[in-house]
Amino acid sequence: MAPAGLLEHAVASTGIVGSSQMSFQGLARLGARKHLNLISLQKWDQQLGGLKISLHAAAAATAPGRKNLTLGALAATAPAPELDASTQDNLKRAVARKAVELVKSGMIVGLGTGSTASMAIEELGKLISQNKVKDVVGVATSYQSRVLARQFGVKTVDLNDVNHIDVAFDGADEVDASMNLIKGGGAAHTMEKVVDSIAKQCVILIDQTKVVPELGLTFPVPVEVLQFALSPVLRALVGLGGVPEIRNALRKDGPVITDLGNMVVDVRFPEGIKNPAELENKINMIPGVIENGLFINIAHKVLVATKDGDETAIVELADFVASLKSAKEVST
Ligand SMILES: O=C[C@H](O)[C@H](O)[C@H](O)COP(=O)(O)O
Repeated sequence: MAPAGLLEHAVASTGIVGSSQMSFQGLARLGARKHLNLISLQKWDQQLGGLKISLHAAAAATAPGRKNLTLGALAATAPAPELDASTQDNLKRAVARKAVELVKSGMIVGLGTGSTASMAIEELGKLISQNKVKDVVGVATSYQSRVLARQFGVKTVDLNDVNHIDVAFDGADEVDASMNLIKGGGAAHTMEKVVDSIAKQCVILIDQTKVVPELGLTFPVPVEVLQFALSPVLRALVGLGGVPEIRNALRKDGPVITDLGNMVVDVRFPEGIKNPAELENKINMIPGVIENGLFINIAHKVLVATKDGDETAIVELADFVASLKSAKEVST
């Protein structure tokens, strides 16, 4: 990645601010140290053929990060759910432990991906090792969940070897009051969507920070894209009002390549997503898109781990939303 000073110099010297359109490279320069985080910019710009993205979109892409916006959005209905990392981990553990109580002997279990789903896999492994449930098999949604399943003693089978899934446990990045989700923070949303959507019961496990009044105000929609089709897909996503960013790896130079061998584009919708079902379909209609992270009408149950003072509780989403509304009414 170019050193910070060089990037700042590049932005200043291009005089790009004030023009109504800029190249993808210009956009990347502007946002590189903030949220766009595009590495190997010159390489991408060559490959993408100077994709044009509006300055409005660039400004939106550099909007404040998840935490502030989430808190800001939730403030309309509820007190701010500030949680430190260890509290959040405790909540994830608590909801994972509660969720696996739904597993009965003989069940086929969908194993989601991410930090919360990982805890559910571990808790399921404990139930199996304690003989509390027998003949349970898992269907993994990623390398991560398959490896964890092996580590914690949960036997896995291939999705094509089973004709149903009894219950799937998965995390989410954002959840609205109608149980619509944004997933894919770990780039596993394609396999997750297949598994979650066929589960007789898809149970989403979250802590209270994931509940939002409207999807997309803070978290981008992850889109898995065929490498071959990257440039036209990016243009089409801009056409849908999105601000796309190719996801880069953290401890590898270059882009994230999914378990299925594709790239991931995170698409911000700075005004939020008013009609998630329509957007999910529109994105998936773009040739070259494999799948996107909007999960609409897939979750059957959302369990929310909450913290109030020293009290931890696991509640269903509807009850959590109702408690937010009544807290708001009391405070006004
Ligand atoms: O691709 C990853 C998944 O969709 C995750 O389930 C999602 O990002 C939530 O992850 P976490 O439980 O780590 O917040």
